Amino acid sequence: MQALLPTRSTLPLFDVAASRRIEARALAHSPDLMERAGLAVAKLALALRRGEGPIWIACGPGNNGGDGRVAARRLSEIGLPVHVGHTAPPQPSLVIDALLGLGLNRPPDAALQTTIAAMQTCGATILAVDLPSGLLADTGQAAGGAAVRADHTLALLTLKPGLFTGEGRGYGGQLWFDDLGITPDEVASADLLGPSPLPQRNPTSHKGSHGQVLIVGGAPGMQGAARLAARAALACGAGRVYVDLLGLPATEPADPGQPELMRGRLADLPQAVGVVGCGAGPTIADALPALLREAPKLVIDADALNAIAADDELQTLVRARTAGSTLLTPHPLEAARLLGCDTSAVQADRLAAASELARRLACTVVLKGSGSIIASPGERPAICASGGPALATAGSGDVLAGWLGGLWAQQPGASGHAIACAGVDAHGRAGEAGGVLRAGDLIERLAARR
Ligand SMILES: NC(=O)C1=CN([C@@H]2O[C@H](COP(=O)(O)OP(=O)(O)OC[C@H]3O[C@@H](n4cnc5c(N)ncnc54)[C@H](O)[C@@H]3O)[C@@H](O)[C@H]2O)[C@@H](O)CC1
Repeated sequence: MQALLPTRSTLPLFDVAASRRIEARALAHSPDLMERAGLAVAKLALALRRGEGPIWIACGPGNNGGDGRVAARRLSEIGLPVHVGHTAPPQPSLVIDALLGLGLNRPPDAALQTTIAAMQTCGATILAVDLPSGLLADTGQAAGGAAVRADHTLALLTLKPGLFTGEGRGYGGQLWFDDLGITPDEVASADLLGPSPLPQRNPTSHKGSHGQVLIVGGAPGMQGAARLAARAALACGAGRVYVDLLGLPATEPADPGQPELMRGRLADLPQAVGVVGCGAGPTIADALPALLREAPKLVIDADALNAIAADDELQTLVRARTAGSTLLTPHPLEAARLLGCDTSAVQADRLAAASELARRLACTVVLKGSGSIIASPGERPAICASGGPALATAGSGDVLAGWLGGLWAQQPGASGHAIACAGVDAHGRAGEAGGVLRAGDLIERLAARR
């Protein structure tokens, strides 16, 4: 058993169907899986229990409840007070939620919701077995809006995507994992991202060795967004960073507070990685056809995404680009506009939404939000487990776009998918802080890890 986050390497995630197949094959040669699962739960319960009161174990009708009953027996065997039932005992020292796991197939009914509410209000730490009851393992949504908000979740046998994206991080609490001694014999449904190595700098290199980035955006009144993206690309190590500030005379400095940045235009920088859309406003639609036809690599964000969503011809140009050369970074509302649906439909199944958008536009998609998804045609989707609420601040998306552009400039041979995985994870890890991070601080934290 191990605490899971932050991840030290990329880990495989298995959806319900794949987990079922792994479980069925494992049971053929290891019929004691439930014993192992219950023992793992009992061990973690021992470590988490606070006080002398009974450990309350709420068991459901299936094997998730079976795990709970094994844990109850194990804990009783060592003399601990245990209460198995759907109502709270006085002053429990821990709650074990073993109501529903992988087998959830409908929203919890009123009786179950009453038990969930009792768990939530009894004041003890909640340990969920495999999944918080009510949380859908594939999507990270609460079925019918009702699920246990656990303090800890011990995932068993496999890690499920729903623990890491959508609302999953909010329901799972601190995550633990026990593979029950089984090596999965299935292709993973998705990857949980681990850290990627940063581009190496050769001792004999010069600024020309580290590529060029061209930021296109920053309409009047919104230049800060383009400048944040530019500063992030510079901090990432791009050799030269240029800014095309829409509507600002070319004689004006790119960024008075960052003299390393230069003004530039697509026509003069045919090799630069384009980062397009940060604070761009609707006029970006005029610049997009040339950028989509000519820029060798593009990171497309914000207003550029909205322009593409509103224009079939721009969508055709996106699809016509070389495979692996285009990276879109929508938040859920932008993704919904591109897909022609509403935000709740995107959030209901983030993996599916990102994969569908990647398929439709033939490019890499970073669907931002808790548990960002990276999806590309022909690649296994990835979920970013790093990051947190400190990133929910103005400008953090501009910093991500710039950082991705900076990474790509230094690794021109990498696909959009590889750049997105590396950059999104680095951005998330740098954003793991208490309170709120200003976007400028986020750049400093990213640079410090460089
Ligand atoms: N089979 C085994 O040996 C193992 C089982 N494991 C455990 O088994 C779990 C999966 O077991 P199951 O497939 O039995 O599924 P669950 O125990 O999650 O639930 C299935 C049962 O709950 C009912 N149900 C579903 N949604 C409900 C709702 N909203 N309200 C009320 N009842 C509802 C179903 O009709 C079914 O009877 C995993 O999550 C894990 O905890 C793991 O420990 C691995 C080993």
